Amino acid sequence: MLEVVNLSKVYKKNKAVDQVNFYIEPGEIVGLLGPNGAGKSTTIAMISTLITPSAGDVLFQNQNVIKDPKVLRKILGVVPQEIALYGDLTARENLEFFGSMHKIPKSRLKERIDVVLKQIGLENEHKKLVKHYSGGMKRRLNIGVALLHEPQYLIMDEPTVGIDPQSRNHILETVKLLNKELKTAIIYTSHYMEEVEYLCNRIYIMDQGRVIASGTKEEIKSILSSEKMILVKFNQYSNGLVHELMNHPLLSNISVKESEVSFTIAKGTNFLPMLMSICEQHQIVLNSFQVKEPTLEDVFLHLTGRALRN
Ligand SMILES: Nc1ncnc2c1ncn2[C@@H]1O[C@H](COP(=O)(O)OP(=O)(O)OP(=O)(O)O)[C@@H](O)[C@H]1O
Repeated sequence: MLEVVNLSKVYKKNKAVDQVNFYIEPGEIVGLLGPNGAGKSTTIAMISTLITPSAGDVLFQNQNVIKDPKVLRKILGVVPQEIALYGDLTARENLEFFGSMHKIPKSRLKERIDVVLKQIGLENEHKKLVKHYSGGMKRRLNIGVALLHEPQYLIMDEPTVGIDPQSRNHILETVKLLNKELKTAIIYTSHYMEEVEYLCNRIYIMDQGRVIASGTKEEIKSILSSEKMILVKFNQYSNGLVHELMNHPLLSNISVKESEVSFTIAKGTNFLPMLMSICEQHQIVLNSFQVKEPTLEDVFLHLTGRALRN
C-alpha cells in the first residue's frame, strides 16, 4: 500500500497542500479530483519525491520513502502533466533514451519498447519524429515512457488535457486495460469529473490544498442524500423569475444557464406547485421539471459553493 500522511507543502505563505491524507492499495484506481490550483500536482510531486514536503510522510509498505526513495522509484511510474519528450527523436528513440535512464538492460529494453508501443497504440507510428506527432500522440508517448519499467503503481497527472476526443478515449481505455490486465494501481488526477467517475473505484476531492471529501463514488454522492437535485427548463429566460428563484428560501446551489435552472432542495419538498405559480406570475411557461441523480460536480458545488471547472 502507498500512503500519504498529513502531507503539507507551504510556498511562502501559500499552503499549496495542507495536511493531506490518502492511500492506494495494489490494483486500485484512485481519483484525485479538484479544480486548477487545488494542490493535485504538488501532492503528486511530493509522492514522486520530486519536491520535499514541508511536513508529513509518504509511506510505501510502511517504509518512509522520503528518506529512502530507491524502493519507490522501482515500483512507481509517473506521467507528468507537461510533455517531457525529445521532438527531434522518434518515439522508439525517446523510449530507448528514457529506458536507459531507468537502467533497463538493452536486451530487455527492446522487448519492453515493443510491448509499450502496442499498449499506447503507436506501434505503426514509431518511426516518426515526435515533433510531427499530434498533441494526443505526444500525450500517449508521455504515458509510454512511464510504463517502460513495468511499474506496479502509476501516477497520471491530468493525462488528457488539451487533446482530441479519439486520443482521450484511447488513454481512458489504456488506463482501464493496464488496471484490469496487469493489475497496475493508478492514481489519476483530473478536473474532469466524468473521467474520474468513469475510471476510479475511490475518489479524493481536493480544493485549496485540502481533501474536502473522500470515499467511493456512491459514498461521496450520498453526501447529498438529504437533498434532491432538480433541473427545470422554461420557454424563455426571465430576469424576474430567476431573481425570485435565487432568493427563494427553500432552494440552494442554484445554477442558471440561459432558460435552464438547476438547484437542490430538501427531499420530501413538493416544489412543483410553488414553481408553477411563480411561472404564472412572470408569464413564463415551464417546459420540463426533472429530478436528476447527483454527480461529483454537484457534490463539489455543494461543499464549496463553486463549480469544479472554471
Ligand atoms: N513552485 C511553486 N511556487 C509557489 N507556488 C506554487 C508552486 N507550485 C504550485 N504553487 C501553488 O500551489 C497551489 C497548488 O498548485 P498545484 O499545481 O499543485 O494545483 P493543481 O491542483 O495541480 O492545479 P492544476 O490542475 O492547474 O495543475 C497553487 O496555488 C499554485 O499557484
